[in-house]
Amino acid sequence: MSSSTTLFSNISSNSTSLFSDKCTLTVLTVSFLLVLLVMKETGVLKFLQNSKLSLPPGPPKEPILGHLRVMPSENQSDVFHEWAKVYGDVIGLQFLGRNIIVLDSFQPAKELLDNRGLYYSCRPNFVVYELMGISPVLTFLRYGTKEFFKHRKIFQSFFGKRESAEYIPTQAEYAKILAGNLIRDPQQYVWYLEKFTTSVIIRISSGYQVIEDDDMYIKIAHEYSKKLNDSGSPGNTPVDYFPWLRYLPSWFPGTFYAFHARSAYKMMRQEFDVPVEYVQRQMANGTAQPSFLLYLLEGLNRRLEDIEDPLKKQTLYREELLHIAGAAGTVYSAGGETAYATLQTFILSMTLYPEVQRSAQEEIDRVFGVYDNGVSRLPEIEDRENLPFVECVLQELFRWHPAVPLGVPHRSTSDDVYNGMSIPKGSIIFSNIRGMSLDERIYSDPDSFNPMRFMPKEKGGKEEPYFAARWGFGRRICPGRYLAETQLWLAIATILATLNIRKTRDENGKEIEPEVKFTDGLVR
Ligand code: HEM
Repeated sequence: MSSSTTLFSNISSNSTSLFSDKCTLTVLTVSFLLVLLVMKETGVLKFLQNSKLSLPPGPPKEPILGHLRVMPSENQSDVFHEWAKVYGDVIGLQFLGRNIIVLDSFQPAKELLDNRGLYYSCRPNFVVYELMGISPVLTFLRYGTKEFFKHRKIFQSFFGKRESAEYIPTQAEYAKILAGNLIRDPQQYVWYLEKFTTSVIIRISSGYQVIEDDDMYIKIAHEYSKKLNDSGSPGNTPVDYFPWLRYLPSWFPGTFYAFHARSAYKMMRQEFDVPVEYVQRQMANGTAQPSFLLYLLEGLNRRLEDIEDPLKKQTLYREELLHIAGAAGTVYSAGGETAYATLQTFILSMTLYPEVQRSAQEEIDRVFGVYDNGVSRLPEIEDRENLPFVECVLQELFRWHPAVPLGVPHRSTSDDVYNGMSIPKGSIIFSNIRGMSLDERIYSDPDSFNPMRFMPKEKGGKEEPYFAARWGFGRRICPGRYLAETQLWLAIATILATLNIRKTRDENGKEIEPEVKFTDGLVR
């Protein structure tokens, strides 16, 4: 009896202690999980995890100033690429209290900006551009705002793949005019390339037809891009970092770009407002041609018809007109400059690589016969797939010297960890598109212009992949890419079919070697 009692009491006391231990454990586990959950929700957990991790490696920095004094003031994309060879393809820089992450190869850029796009799609402050009157434009709008989604939707519904195909006849018409101008006056080729790209984009966006060489819209577009190129590294000037600098007098250090921006304001606004006024006049006369602006202004008129209150009507009109002007201005500034830069690169590549030009022309001649021999016609967009080498020339243009070498900077909106490296919330992310184009793990001899690299092996090529970074990344990928590709293809196919591009000669008939030099700025 006693032994059984003892046994029972032992069992009972064991089970009680076991039960209470289990209970304590459960309470502890639940509390721990709750604390973790609260820490996760409030971001404390990520902060603690990240604070143990270090930022991506980068060049040595100084106390307080960080990397300020080593930041390159020119050729940033090339300097970053050289650094990547030493520190790896994710580089961390710090200055003026900011973290800057440079992504120098495709894989991390795709992982962060595309796969984790929810947290990497914002933009830094572009205070200088705002002071210049460049607002509201999709390129610089913050991700997640009502305005962002509104502008992005407008672009996607007007410049999607199917919609862009509708502009092909206009692009083809202007490509022929371009070839004619180049044949007539080859010395002025830079001017005619600019005229071509501006004419196409202004026609699509406002229905306006550029005819004369001294056209007002071309002058506006030209001045606009000049002022933009002189306005410092995008989102990266002291005024962008410390917006209060804009209120200080111009002699105060760091205020230079605020002063520059204010003095450019009136001129810059013309790029946005003049085409809107033109289309409004045409609408009033009943002569407006189909265009991006007509589509937006008609949509606004329909919305206004439903509003009775004159004050509400007036407010909506003012607000929406600003957005319409901003969206149309984005089309000229984002679409004209980039295509113009790419075509200049095309001319340069053809002078430096005459054998590439010959191969492309032989392909065209094989398909169409020799132009001007009565047996030929000019290439049309339907011929694109029958001209694989011309296609490779276009794709190599996107890779060899990308028009937007550092992309448009993104900004992260959450603390993150990538490959054991901390990427703090608020980091400015540069996708070094130029650096990616030089990746020797993907492209053999990347400095040389070699369209054959993309051709199939059985045709003597290397089957290297097309340059995937050319349009940027994720939720900010270029919405004008379909429009741009057809325009550029038509221009280069028409030029190759009708002209021979070669180096100019000096008075002794000796070829002058062109200088390979690109401008700095958002677009080179
Ligand atoms: C050769 C021609 C072009 C090139 C190389 C190019 C390249 C790019 C690149 C690299 C970006 C940055 C994407 C990112 O942030 O990751 C971009 C953005 C953009 N592009 Fe293009 N682009 C071209 C033509 C065009 C055209 C024709 C249009 C307009 C019709 C256009 C409109 C835009 C806009 C609005 C953005 C900003 C998108 C956003 O922030 O959400 N682009 N482009």
